[in-house]
Amino acid sequence: MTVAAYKRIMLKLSGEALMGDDAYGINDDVVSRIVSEIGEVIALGVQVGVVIGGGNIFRGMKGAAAGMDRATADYMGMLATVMNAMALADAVKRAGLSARVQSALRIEQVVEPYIRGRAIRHLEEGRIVIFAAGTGNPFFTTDTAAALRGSEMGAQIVLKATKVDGIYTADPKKDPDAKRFHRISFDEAIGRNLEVLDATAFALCRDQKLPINVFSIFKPGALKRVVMGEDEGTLVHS
Ligand SMILES: Nc1ncnc2c1ncn2[C@@H]1O[C@H](COP(=O)(O)OP(=O)(O)OP(=O)(O)O)[C@@H](O)[C@H]1O
Ligand SMILES: O=c1ccn([C@@H]2O[C@H](COP(=O)(O)O)[C@@H](O)[C@H]2O)c(=O)[nH]1
Repeated sequence: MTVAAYKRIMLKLSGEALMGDDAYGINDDVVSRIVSEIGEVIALGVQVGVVIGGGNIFRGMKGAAAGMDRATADYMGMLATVMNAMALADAVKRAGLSARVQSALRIEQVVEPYIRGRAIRHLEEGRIVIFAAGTGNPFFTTDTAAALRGSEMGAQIVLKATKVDGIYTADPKKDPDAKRFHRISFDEAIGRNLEVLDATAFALCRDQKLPINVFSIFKPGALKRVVMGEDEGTLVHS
């Protein structure tokens, strides 16, 4: 029997990656593929929480740079993540799996509010819990929401599925000579000011001794390999 390395994971999905090759929004093929990969780890008996980003629709920093009030722009960013969460939950249900969306902002006609005990119960029942609206607070990101919900849910690892295949010495999109780490400590990642995750998320995971694995959302099978404890992406450890 195949045994996963983790019983409960918190998966952070890049919002921007949901666009695929489109200029904006959510690409159905990309979402379906991600859902089928999540289905493979659910089939291993792994409990899966998901925090989804909003970069494919709106980012607060971008709104602020264009002159908007930063907090207002951040609330818009959080609402963008609710739309992504709903699209993902819909795709999960179409694939015959079970999902619940819980939002950190109250929007009860649309999705459940975030209630920790209820979220844990959903996970125990084998439902995928999709945590929407980030932390519910402006000036944060969905990376920090993944660290926070991962800690609250008692997840054994935070998995960041993103546009690059790991953590590099510098942003590989800007520096072709950047080298990928197989493993890196929290202290080194924070000390080097690596921008692949925000510093708040790194610090919270370090304090909670919650490891992080960063891997490519575009690489088929990568999620399962990480869940099986295989060498994939970059592991951030205490
Ligand atoms: N040292 C680094 N190693 C790897 N990636 C880096 C590094 N520094 C910056 N990056 C950039 O960080 C990006 C991932 O973080 P980003 O916040 O942009 O995306 P995300 O959190 O996956 O998506 P979203 O915010 O849309 O949910 C990568 O695409 C990469 O270009
Ligand atoms: O806790 C949070 C999480 C997110 N935001 C805002 O949402 C957007 C989209 O999230 P990404 O992590 O960038 O994908 C983000 O830019 C913030 O504006 C937030 O305010 N609080």
